[in-house]
Amino acid sequence: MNYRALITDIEGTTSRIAFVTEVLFPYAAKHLPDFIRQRCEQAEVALELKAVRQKMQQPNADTEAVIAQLQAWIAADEKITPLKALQGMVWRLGYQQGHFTGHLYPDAAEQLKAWHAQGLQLFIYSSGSVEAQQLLFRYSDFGDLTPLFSGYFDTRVGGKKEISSYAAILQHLQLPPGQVLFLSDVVAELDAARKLGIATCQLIREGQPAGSHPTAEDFYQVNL
Ligand SMILES: CSCCC(=O)C(=O)COP(=O)(O)O
Ligand SMILES: [Mg+2]
Repeated sequence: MNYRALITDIEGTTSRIAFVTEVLFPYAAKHLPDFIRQRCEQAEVALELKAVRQKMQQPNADTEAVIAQLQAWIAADEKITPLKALQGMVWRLGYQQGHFTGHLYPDAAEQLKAWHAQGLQLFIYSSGSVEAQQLLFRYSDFGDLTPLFSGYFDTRVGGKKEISSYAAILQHLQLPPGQVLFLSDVVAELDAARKLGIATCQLIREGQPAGSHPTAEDFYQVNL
């Protein structure tokens, strides 16, 4: 095996894009307004609402204005950290109440287990909050897969198309870039990682155009 650590994206890589766009995002859009109205005084919610108001540059925006802003960000698929944190809190209730389970492609579940058993350290890097990532794998269709993972990264390290995000992740891993493999379906994310010397592989799950990275149609084809 050429690598000590593997970092994987979620949407379009371990999991079908439609699970995020047709299950998770609509669920958050439906439940976020009442969630915020009922819990805006709770510390974890209040902290994120404060960050939303900062991002809006409207420190005195009322709750309904904040909700409208969040709905606009959801509709535009904006990867804004406090939105992602709030979505994660809403999804927590959805998973706990059994409204959905965490979808993974079967090959992803199987290979993540096999790679972990072979001693590869596994990490997630997604725009979804760390909590959202952990929930997806804890309540996955294949049972609780969280014991497989050594760590999780979200937009708090930066955007997924920014080179500096991968530098921060490497700093955390304390590994040379050549010993790390990054899996994603999005060429711009792979480009950013490769600029630092991280090995890359593009998942072509739904026939999208390939870039200049090695490709795999599923996790069985990923070359370690
Ligand atoms: C953790 S599942 C929700 C994923 C999400 O919110 C999202 O925006 C997708 O981001 P990704 O970086 O996995 O493409
Ligand atoms: Mg993706």
